[in-house]
Formats: sequence, C-alpha cells, structure tokens
Amino acid sequence: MTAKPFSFRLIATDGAARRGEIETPHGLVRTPAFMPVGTQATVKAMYPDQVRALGSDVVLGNTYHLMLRPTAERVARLGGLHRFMNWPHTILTDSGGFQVMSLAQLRKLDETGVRFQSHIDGQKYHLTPERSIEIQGLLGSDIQMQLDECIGLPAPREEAQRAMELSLRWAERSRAQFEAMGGPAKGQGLYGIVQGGDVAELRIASARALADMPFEGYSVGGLAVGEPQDVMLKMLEITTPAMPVDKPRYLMGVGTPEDILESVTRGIDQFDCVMPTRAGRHGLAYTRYGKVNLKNARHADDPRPLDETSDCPAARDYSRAYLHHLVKAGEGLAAMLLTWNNLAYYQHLMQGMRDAIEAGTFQDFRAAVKADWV
Ligand SMILES: CNc1nc2c(CCc3ccc(C(F)(F)F)cc3)c3[nH]c(N)nc(=O)c3cc2[nH]1
Repeated sequence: MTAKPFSFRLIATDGAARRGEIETPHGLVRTPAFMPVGTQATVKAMYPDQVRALGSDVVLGNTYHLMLRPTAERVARLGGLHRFMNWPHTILTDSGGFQVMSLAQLRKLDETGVRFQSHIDGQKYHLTPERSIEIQGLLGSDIQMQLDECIGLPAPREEAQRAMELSLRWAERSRAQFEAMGGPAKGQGLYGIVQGGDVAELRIASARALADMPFEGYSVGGLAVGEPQDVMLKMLEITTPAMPVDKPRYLMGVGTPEDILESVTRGIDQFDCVMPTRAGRHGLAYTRYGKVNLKNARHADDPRPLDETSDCPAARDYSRAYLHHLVKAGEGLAAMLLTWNNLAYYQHLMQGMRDAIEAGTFQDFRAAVKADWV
C-alpha cells in the first residue's frame, strides 16, 4: 500500500517570511520549525514526551553516529528509529558527510564518497550517496538528506565550485537510490542541499540545478561554518529567491535566536542547532531578556526564576541561586532544567513567529523580541 505523499502547504507569507505545514508519514510539521538535535537517538537530558510537550514536531537523528553504533541494521531489526527512541512523530536525518568531515579520523573524500575510520573503534567505512540513503531508509527517516560535501569558509572559489559540483552529482545518485528504495511511495521526503560557499553565482547555479531535480524539499548547506553573520544572511538573500517557492527550505545548523529571526525574515522554514541543548549542559540559559550564564557568581543570591512569565516550570519554579548552585555542584539536574528551559524558549519563539506571520505582524514581532534582549 502506498502512504499519503509527502506534502508542503504554504499557509501565509509576510514579506519573505513564510508560514507553512509539512505532512510526513509521522504527522504534521508546523513551519517555521525548530528541530531539536537528537544525535545518538536522544535529545540529550530530555525525555521524548517533554520534547514533544514543548511543541517540537521533528527531532534530528544522525546517520554518522547511528551507522557506527548501534548500526542501522540493528535499529531496523528493532523496528526502526521511531520505535527505538519512542518518538512517534517526524524524524529528519542528516546524510552523515558533514559529521564524517568534522568527527571521523583519516577521512578521504573522492568521487565515490568518503572513506573514514570510526572515532569510536577505528573501524574502516566507505560512505557513498547510495549507502547514506540506504542507512536513512533502514532508520525509517521521514525527511532524508542527500550526501553532500560541506566546505569551511572562507574558501578559494575553485574549492567552493569543486565541492558544489560534486554535491550536485551526489544529489543525482542520492535521488536515484531514494527512488529505488521506494521512498516517495512511503511518503518520505529527500532534500537536495544547496552548496557554493560564499560565491553568489555558485549558490544560484546550485539552487537552480537542484530545483530541476524532483526533491521534496531543499536545504541550504555550507553555512554556519564559521562565517560572519552578515555573510550568512547575504548568502540567504541570494539563495532563497532561486529556490522553489512551493517546497520547504531547511537552513542546516542554524542557529542562535537572532540568526533564526533573521533567516525566517529571508525565507527559511526549518532550523536545527545544538545551541539550546549544548548551552543547557554548559550552564547557559536562553531567556526573553537574553542569555544568562549561571556559572557566574553574581547569581549566587538571586531568588528570582529565569522568567516568571514563562509557562515552563524550569523557567518559572527555580531560583537563579538554585540553578547556580546546581551548575557549580555539577549536578545532573542543572543540565536537565537548563536544557528544558532553553528548548522551551526556542519553541516559544518559533510559535510566536508562526502566529505573527499568519497575522501579518512579523516585523513588529521581530522588533519586539530584539528590543527585549538587553
Ligand atoms: C552547525 N553548522 C552547520 N551544521 C551543518 C550540517 C549538519 C546539520 C545537522 C544535522 C543533523 C544533526 C544530528 F546530529 F542531529 F543528527 C546535527 C547537525 C550540515 N549537514 C550537511 N549535510 N550539509 C551541510 O552543508 C551542513 C552544514 C552545516 N552547518
């Protein structure tokens, strides 16, 4: 039997900002969407029900980590990633190339794919476009990514062009494998990934070439790799107008609350970032007034919660003094409460943006949020 096809519905626009809805085999994704990172089949320091209760429609899984441990075949034998991590909603997976280049040892990239040794036990692997799609299919991922090559910035133009053109050839091979495995009939989506470094014409060429291929969505890759924010935003101003208007756009690895506000303004629909979860584990809290570093001794006697107006218990029911104590004592509850607070803040921000775009008041919302940041 064939499942309902993957679909994207544009509900409203306000300037270049878009309010939409993606339908996948595991439910609806309200956009603009923030997708918590769940690298090793868990959003660190959070229960799945809590992640859901904050308004998360998607979590991210990682081909690189899961192919090494516990392996895609084992996850498939155990019923797939949704069953394995008890997350019955949408899962998006990355193709693994980005993580190989940033985590693996002895990596060698060529036309066929990337060869590397596991950072866990040194075992050798060869990740090709076909194998990446096979792994994402075994995991049962609802939104899959092509295998691509993401280079750092700044980079020589020739390097950006070489990697962009390789990624286009890998886009074709990823698509062929996705269709051979019956992805479309399962209602799953495969995204092409726009590359091109910080070179405008390469970005446009990449976006146009991918638009000619039948992808269910498109990622903007190759950014949030150390470039200044103005370079990233400039690349969005150039790239999103060259991308299909009726398909979701996912800006990979972004970002801070400000990055997300500015990227929604420039036509992006989906975001992922380790910031809210990683910062939570390092004593950093995101609040409507800006960031609060609870390692700082100035909080030692502060009886106030992080945000008394929040409906998240982590933000409302614990004093900064207590959170400071937990952080200094290295207590596990510190990471749990601050991760909870941070994800609540991010998802509250996303809900505010979705409502504002529907109401046609997005620019006022953006100005009001930024005014609150001290
Ligand atoms: C942080 N900056 C950044 N992250 C980037 C990422 C990773 C996104 C990702 C996806 C899943 C996970 C998971 F751990 F939750 F699974 C973690 C991170 C990219 N990924 C690909 N394929 N191409 C890119 O060009 C690219 C550019 C990226 N800039």
